[in-house]
Amino acid sequence: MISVTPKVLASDPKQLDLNNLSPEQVALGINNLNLYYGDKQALKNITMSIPKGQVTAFIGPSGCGKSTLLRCINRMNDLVDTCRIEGEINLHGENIYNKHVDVAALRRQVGMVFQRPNPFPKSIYENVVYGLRITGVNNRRVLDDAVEKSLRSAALWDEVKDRLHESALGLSGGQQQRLVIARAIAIEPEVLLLDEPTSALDPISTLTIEELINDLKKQFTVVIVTHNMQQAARVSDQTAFMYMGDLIEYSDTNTLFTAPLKKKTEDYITGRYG
Ligand SMILES: Nc1ncnc2c1ncn2[C@@H]1O[C@H](COP(=O)(O)OP(=O)(O)OP(=O)(O)O)[C@@H](O)[C@H]1O
Repeated sequence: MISVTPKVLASDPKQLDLNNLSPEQVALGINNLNLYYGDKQALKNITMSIPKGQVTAFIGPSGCGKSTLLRCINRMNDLVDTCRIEGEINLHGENIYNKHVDVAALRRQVGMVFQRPNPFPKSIYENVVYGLRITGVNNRRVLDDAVEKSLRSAALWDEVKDRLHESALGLSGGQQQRLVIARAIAIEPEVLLLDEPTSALDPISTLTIEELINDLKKQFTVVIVTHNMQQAARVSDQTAFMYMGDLIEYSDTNTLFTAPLKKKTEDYITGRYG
């Protein structure tokens, strides 16, 4: 039996009514989303609203569709030839799957961090400014400011400020993951997608990233996929439990872990399967 200690919500103690969010409260509106890899349906009619400035976790057993759903939010699944998507994901009231949407621009608004830290083989500085340089920003002062601001926001500045021009590959795994987060936030996205961001890290680095996630939501909407229920309970404001492509239950994190409505959710959080 897994025991999950729900976190005490760090910043915003008031719980949102996820079924009745006002348009101003919604960062992402997912409507009737179906996704197929060839003949296999991996997401089944997912409808949910993801609130702004909060942390939303996707949990569920392996293969339930958590990463697939996350990757829909910045259209990463476009890269999979066999993938077909129906339904909508609305950002600012516009469906990101509309034909005329500029996917590169979408990915600037919706940044992503993966399971394994993937810094480029460049200096720490150049990693952080990478996204700014490709959008044509070259002013040294602007770049310097962005580096400091992003590294501070990623809780890495104090550790690297004296070696900004050294290779990012010389950093520890936990530092590399914070650097990748700094790189993602340097271009000031609205939404930050984290796909199991601590699964390759040791417990201390994991804790540092979890604390960081709590700070990041002051500036960004954060959506995280995690295998780790304790982590979801610690870092998220609301949690979505998925099972075999279905969204089974979506509610504020304390409720989901202490008083789930659905038997499947209860069985999962009490370790009966997974
Ligand atoms: N590129 C792909 N092509 C075909 N099938 C895929 C692809 N990616 C994922 N799938 C399938 O879609 C389903 C959902 O996978 P997904 O990776 O989203 O699950 P998950 O819940 O994130 O799993 P895990 O926790 O193991 O990462 C699985 O059955 C998986 O095999």
